[in-house]
Amino acid sequence: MTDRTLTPAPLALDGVTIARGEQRLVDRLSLTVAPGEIVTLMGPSGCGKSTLLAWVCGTLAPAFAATGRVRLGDADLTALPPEARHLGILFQDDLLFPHLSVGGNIAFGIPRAVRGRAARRAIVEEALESAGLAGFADRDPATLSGGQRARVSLLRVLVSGPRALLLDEPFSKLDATLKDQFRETVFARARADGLPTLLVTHDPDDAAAAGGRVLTLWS
Ligand SMILES: Nc1ncnc2c1ncn2[C@@H]1O[C@H](COP(=O)(O)OP(=O)(O)OP(=O)(O)O)[C@@H](O)[C@H]1O
Repeated sequence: MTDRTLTPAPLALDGVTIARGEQRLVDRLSLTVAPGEIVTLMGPSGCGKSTLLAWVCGTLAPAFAATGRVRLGDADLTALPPEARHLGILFQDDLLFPHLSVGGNIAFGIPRAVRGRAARRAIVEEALESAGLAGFADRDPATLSGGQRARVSLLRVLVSGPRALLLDEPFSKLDATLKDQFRETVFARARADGLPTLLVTHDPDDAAAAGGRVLTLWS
């Protein structure tokens, strides 16, 4: 699913400052996340964690001003529109489209360059199989459990061929068992595919499971 012809590359933030008026939410942050590394971002509510991820994605709200650069390997993403950055993003809510089938939701993530119904269908089937959801393509997402919905949202991201993952509390609404399973699934994919990953969370268990560096932002 992730394009294995591309060499995994580090995600580098370089001298990032994000301000809203006089208030600096992020002040000259530099950080390099290696391929397959999961760096956890923590800090009190409102300190700017989601805002930092939005800046990395290229979706920072106009209320903010930002300086600094973001790079993936040799590629400077800073001036690119969000869709040209090839970043995979998961949020607290799974955000599945209710009017599309499970397969339709996953196919939505497949790049337009992949042509033909059969080719797109094969990618969807392979993705579903890899996540223990074989045979789910024609299901209505409303009929899925929370854990199944979470996996479908992950698959939609993975079929897009992301070069890095940005995770904004994607585990926080799942109950304990599902949370452990889904977290392991996401982390295993990040490591196996060599995706540099930034995880925003309030849960120290997430940070422990990520097992890497923890960066704390203060308000
Ligand atoms: N679109 C926006 N326009 C103006 N201000 C915003 C916008 N989005 C967020 N903010 C403000 O920016 C600050 C940082 O918000 P952000 O959501 O990044 O915090 P956070 O650390 O992710 O918080 P939480 O842990 O509660 O999700 C907050 O004061 C918030 O109210």
